[in-house]
Amino acid sequence: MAEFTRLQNCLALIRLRNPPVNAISTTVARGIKESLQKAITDDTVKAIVICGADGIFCAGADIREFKVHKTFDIQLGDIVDEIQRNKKPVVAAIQKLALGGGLELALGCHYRIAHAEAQVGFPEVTLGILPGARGTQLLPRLVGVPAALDLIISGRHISANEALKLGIIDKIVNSDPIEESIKFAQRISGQSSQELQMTSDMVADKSSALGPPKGYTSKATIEFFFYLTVPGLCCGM
Ligand SMILES: CCCCCCCC/C=C\C/C=C/C(=O)SCCNC(=O)CCNC(=O)[C@H](O)C(C)(C)COP(=O)(O)OP(=O)(O)OC[C@H]1O[C@@H](n2cnc3c(N)ncnc32)[C@H](O)[C@@H]1OP(=O)(O)O
Repeated sequence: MAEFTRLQNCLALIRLRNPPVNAISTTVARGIKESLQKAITDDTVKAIVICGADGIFCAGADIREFKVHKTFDIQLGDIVDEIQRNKKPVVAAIQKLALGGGLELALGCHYRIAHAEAQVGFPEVTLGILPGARGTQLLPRLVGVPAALDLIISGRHISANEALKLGIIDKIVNSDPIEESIKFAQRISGQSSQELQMTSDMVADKSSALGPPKGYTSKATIEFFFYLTVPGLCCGM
């Protein structure tokens, strides 16, 4: 599930809860979507923080559900789009892990604050899939194409420090990233929504040279990844 809490000072907190690693199941995805709707439509909410329960952000899609369903009636990519379309700033508070769909959710947010011990990564390649919830668009827009390809193709987890250097996260803290994100969200929610909107529009314009922010990867990219990841296709076997 995802818990919605209305905090003091015009903030909303959305907390993913699905032990042991807060993986995104259909229930969690629905919970995030509903919580976002509440936060977006509540005029008294000025900024939103997304975090995970029990000291961990999110280890990606709930792989237990992959075994049960082939298709899903809710798409994480739509949730990421909703976060980006909305005019209120959204901060991801990353404890321990942000992997796969968890990292895509964080990349959809406007700011990412992580604990120094946290790790992030796209392990999809190890499952023979792609980061299909905007990760292939959002990551290169932040770190450039070569670094994004390296992370997506290798599937490796990187430290918060490396992620900060690359530009994936905005700030590292040694204290509780949820508390830090709340303080930060409080600070920026004091700015006028017009200023925030102008800033995010300018950033979107600047990075549009890397292609459209939304939508899926090109057919050529998908074929390239499958060539690398599907046994028997590589080396023409
Ligand atoms: C499928 C539902 C669809 C809903 C709607 C759409 C959402 C999906 C959106 C987009 C697609 C996204 C795709 C992805 O995210 S693919 C990536 C998925 N994630 C992973 O592959 C991570 C796999 N896990 C790991 O690498 C490691 O387990 C770890 C680094 C998270 C933790 O390692 P470690 O500390 O060594 O502990 P364990 O390996 O022993 O794991 C602990 C415990 O946690 C369970 N677990 C780990 N990952 C997941 C997971 N992704 N889903 C469910 N459960 C997970 C693991 O099984 C252990 O459980 P236990 O044996 O019961 O203790």
